[in-house]
Order: sequence, then structure tokens, then C-alpha cells
Amino acid sequence: LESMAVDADYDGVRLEKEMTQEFITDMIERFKNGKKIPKKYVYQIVIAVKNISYDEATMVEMKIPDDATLTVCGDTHGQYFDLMELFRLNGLPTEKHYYLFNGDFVDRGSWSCEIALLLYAYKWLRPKSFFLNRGNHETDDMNKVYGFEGECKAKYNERTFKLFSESFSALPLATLIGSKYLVLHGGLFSDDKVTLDDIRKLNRHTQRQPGQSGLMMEMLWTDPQTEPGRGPSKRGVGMQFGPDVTKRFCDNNGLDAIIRSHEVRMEGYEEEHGGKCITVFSAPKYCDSTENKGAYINIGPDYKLDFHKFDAVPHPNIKPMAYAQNSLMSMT
Ligand SMILES: O=C(O)c1nn[nH]c1-c1ccccc1
Ligand SMILES: [Mn+2]
Ligand SMILES: [Mn+2]
Ligand SMILES: [Mn+2]
Repeated sequence: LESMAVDADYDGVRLEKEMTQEFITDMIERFKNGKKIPKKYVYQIVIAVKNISYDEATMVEMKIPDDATLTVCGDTHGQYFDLMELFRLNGLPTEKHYYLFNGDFVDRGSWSCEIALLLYAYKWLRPKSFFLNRGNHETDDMNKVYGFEGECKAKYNERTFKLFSESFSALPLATLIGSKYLVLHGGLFSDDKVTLDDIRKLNRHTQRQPGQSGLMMEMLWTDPQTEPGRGPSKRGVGMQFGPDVTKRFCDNNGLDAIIRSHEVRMEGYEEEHGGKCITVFSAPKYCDSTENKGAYINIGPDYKLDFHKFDAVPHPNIKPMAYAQNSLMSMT
């Protein structure tokens, strides 16, 4: 990598051995103007975050310092210009303004590389105040069909996608906030006996893709339902869990609530299961079609949940899934 040359026509900020705020500020503007960064830098950023993430716990545990705020964001799905709007309204990540992105950064929207590289650059710059959970779209099967693999190949190359794929497998699966809120992309389990310790002990490195069963699959795929008990998934993968399941899990594990994403909500967020299951979704006007708002949650040292909604903003005329490979071809 060291011997790789930076593209001669690159006119942006140089990246040396460590990430800098100056590089990020410049990269944000380049991406807004439809520009790219050198492949050498893409490899450096993705490898750095793969290594950082690999060493994190499967369930990251963090507290909110007295002088800090944490913002929890849900699915962004490649909607870069809407993420810029979120940062405009709520502030960019800083040493004291922590962010947690709860999976599904990529696929669907056609600026998935830009979002993934920006979130990764912040993770590299401030690994203790910027957090990433894996979503079901940080997986090979989904990236092949829903656009990220095609976008990586179109904008960069195959090696870029392979490196992202390896980094996705390294991502934590959940983040515990102040022992009160468990944040994970999908939801709860087919087994009432699952505890936080089971999640802590889960070795995510032995299984790179979630598969069709098990704790990892359920954390990335399940959905809440209004009916008590458990029911079949509408997605064909995982299952659905009712308010009693959520209550038992929270009571057994000393939690106030779970915070999850994975589903569109018309107001961007929704408090379900008597407030013990919260959905937050941060891709407004999803796929340029659903009339939903986006939302994010600000949490201060008092651990109160402060919900904020936001609207989609105009973006360059590139449709969702613009780089998706012909899905029939990818069936081969
Ligand atoms: O692409 C999405 O909307 C999505 N976000 N999380 N899961 C999905 C999904 C899963 C299976 C099939 C289609 C979409
Ligand atoms: Mn999603
Ligand atoms: Mn999802
Ligand atoms: Mn507020």
C-alpha cells in the first residue's frame, strides 16, 4: 500500500499515516461535488476501520460523559445528501458530540461509497466517540443485489468491495448505552433466555455472513410486531417479536429499552411496545419514493431520549440503485 501512487490528478488534502479532521472536511466537500478520493486512500481507510472494529467487542459498551451528547442514527442507505442535512441540523461529529450509526449505511441509495467512507473516516479519527453497528445490508448477499457491490466496482474497483466486505464482517453487532439502552439493527430473539452476556460472548469472527439462523442473523434481521408472542417474518428471514418478548428481555437484562432500525417509519421514528422498543430510521423520502421523514435521537448525560425529525433534501439526479448489477446476472 505504501508503494502505491496517489492519482496524479488528485487535488485534495493528502492522507498520511493517520486520519485528520482536515482530510475529512475536504473529503465531505469533494463528495458533495461528485468527486472521489484516490484508491490508495480508500484502502487505507477501510483497512484501518476493519482493524479497529475487529478488536471491538461484539457488544460495545459506552457511557455518555457529563460534557458530551450521543446521537443515534438509523439506516442511511446511501442517501449522502440527506446525511449532510442531518449533520447541518444536528452538528458534525466532534470529540464531545458522539455518533452511533445503527447499520444499513449502504445499498439502495447511490452514494453508498461516500457514506461508508465518511463514517469510516470518522471512526478512524475518533474510535472512542464514533460507533458503528452492523446492519443486514452490511453483508455480501444484500450488497450484490441492492447496489453497493456494483457501486464500489463502478466508482473504484473490485478490491474496494472485497475490503469493505471484510470490514463489514468485523463490525460490532450491538452497542450498550449506559447499561440502559441496547442498540442493534434488527431486534430480539426466538429464545427468551438470550442475555447481554450471550451477545458479549458471541464470536462474530467465526461467521462472516449472518446466514439463515442464529443470534447474529436475528440481531440483524428481526422486526417488532404488535401482537404478543412471536410470529413469522414478513421478510422470509428471521422472525417477529411482540411487546411481551421485549418486556421480558428488558427486565431480564436491566434495560430501559432497545433501540433498533431496519424499518421505515413515516415520522422517522416510533416508540413501540410501551416505549421499550424504539425504531429510528434516518433515510427520509426513502428510495426517493416513500413520503417518510428521517429521524435521529439525541441522548445527553441524563440518558433522556430527545427525538428529532428531518426532511429529505434535493440531490443530484442519480436514481436509487443506479449501480446495481443486473440482479438476474448476479443469480448466476
Ligand atoms: O433494503 C431495505 O429496505 C432493507 N433494509 N433492511 N432490510 C431491507 C431489505 C431486506 C430484504 C429485502 C429487501 C429489503
Ligand atoms: Mn434498511
Ligand atoms: Mn435492515
Ligand atoms: Mn430536542
